[in-house]
Amino acid sequence: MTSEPVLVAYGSTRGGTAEMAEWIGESLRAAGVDAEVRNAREVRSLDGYGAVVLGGALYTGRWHRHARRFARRFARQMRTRPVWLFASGPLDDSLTSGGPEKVPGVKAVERAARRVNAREYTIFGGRLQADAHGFPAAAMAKTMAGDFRDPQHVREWASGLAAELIAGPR
Ligand SMILES: Cc1cc2nc3c(=O)[nH]c(=O)nc-3n(C[C@H](O)[C@H](O)[C@H](O)COP(=O)(O)O)c2cc1C
Repeated sequence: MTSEPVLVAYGSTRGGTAEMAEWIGESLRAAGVDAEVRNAREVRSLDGYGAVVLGGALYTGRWHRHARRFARRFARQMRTRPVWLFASGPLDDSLTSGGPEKVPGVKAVERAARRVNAREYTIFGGRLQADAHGFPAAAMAKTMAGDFRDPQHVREWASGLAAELIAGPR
């Protein structure tokens, strides 16, 4: 296993995805893997990181711009490290009843996964708070507010990554 920390980077507008990144960081550390959680916008280099988890919210069929930019900017370095991607989006239970294929924005995450040679990408439920500000979020919140994130599921996913890292190179 690499002794260098895992970077957990996120693109988040309203804090829901940022909190998921913290859950992932906690879960990795609980499994004995060093991890640092950072806003993707603030990362200047991947030097010193042994692996990367990159997450972003889905907005209007696109992956969060800070996650997209991160994947473009660091594509070359990401391809030489174990990388996992995640997105947070659906404001309903569609993911538990069906697969992620129909989630608006999943194609963008799939493209990024190919670009950076990610081991896996996954889509988690999202969160929209009832008091969300901004257009069109405030209007959407009138009918779609809710928290469809599942902390246990996210933590279990992260434990799986830790197990892969501890097992060593593929
Ligand atoms: C304006 C707007 C557009 C959205 N578009 C999508 C979308 O295309 N696909 C999706 O799955 N979720 C969509 N969502 C749900 C968000 O992805 C979800 O609220 C997410 O958890 C927000 O993350 P954040 O709190 O980190 O910004 C949208 C939400 C808003 C407010």
